[in-house]
Amino acid sequence: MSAIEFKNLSKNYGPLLALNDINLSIEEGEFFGLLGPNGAGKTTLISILAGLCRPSHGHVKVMGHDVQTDFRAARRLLGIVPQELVFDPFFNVRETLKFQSGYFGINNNDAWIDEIMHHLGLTDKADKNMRALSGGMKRRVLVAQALVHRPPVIVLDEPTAGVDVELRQSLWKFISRLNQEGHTIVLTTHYLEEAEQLCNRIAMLKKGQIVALDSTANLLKRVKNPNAKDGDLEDVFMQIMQEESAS
Ligand SMILES: Nc1ncnc2c1ncn2[C@@H]1O[C@H](COP(=O)(O)OP(=O)(O)OP(=O)(O)O)[C@@H](O)[C@H]1O
Repeated sequence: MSAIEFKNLSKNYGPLLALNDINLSIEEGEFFGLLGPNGAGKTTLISILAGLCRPSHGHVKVMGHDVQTDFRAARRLLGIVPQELVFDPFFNVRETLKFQSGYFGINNNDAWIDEIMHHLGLTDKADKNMRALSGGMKRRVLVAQALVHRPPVIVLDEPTAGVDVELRQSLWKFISRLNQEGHTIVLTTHYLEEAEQLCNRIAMLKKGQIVALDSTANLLKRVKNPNAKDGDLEDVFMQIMQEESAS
């Protein structure tokens, strides 16, 4: 069974075709990268996966559960770290995480909440009010929130945008550990060196279509520019995006 399956998925926003017949299966245990320039459709794809936005055509399944017709089961299997920082400013960090656990019907989650906070460097911020946290700290809480119900599939939409080196390193260490333990990870990022290091397979999106889908190792072999550094994903990305513009 695939962890995530997108089948004939399209999304229109009025006349704009933001996703154009996406077919993609992400297998259990993969560390999968979803790359593309601004406006390619990455967030739209994740919003449909999260049940926040309805597809115009097609369907999406999470571990076999349709995100529309079987929403509760699908949502429970997913941990989503959204791009935008949205919080209830009246809760502190621990309360935010307890509240999120309650949303999934989980009580007595303190040991796991403590462990997540420890790995994300949030322990000393546990009693701080959300509105008093810096942007980077808020992003750590977003990651923690996505993990409270121990979802087997974790989707991170640009989790390292605007965060410092220390968090990046601790975040990737923790996420890689979760991947080694069997969690499926899907990552969107504009930091291509992160995708290169972490992802075993990558899809590149442009104008709502998948223009490349391969293992990271195979993608790195595609570089044609003789002046490019050997095996640099940024060069491969630029090359694929230009080929698509030319065609
Ligand atoms: N709610 C909306 N209404 C109308 N158009 C939208 C809406 N959301 C996204 N779009 C458009 O759909 C296209 C895809 O946007 P999306 O946010 O999915 O891209 P993205 O790949 O996530 O981009 P970025 O890297 O900038 O986050 C863009 O042209 C965007 O302007």
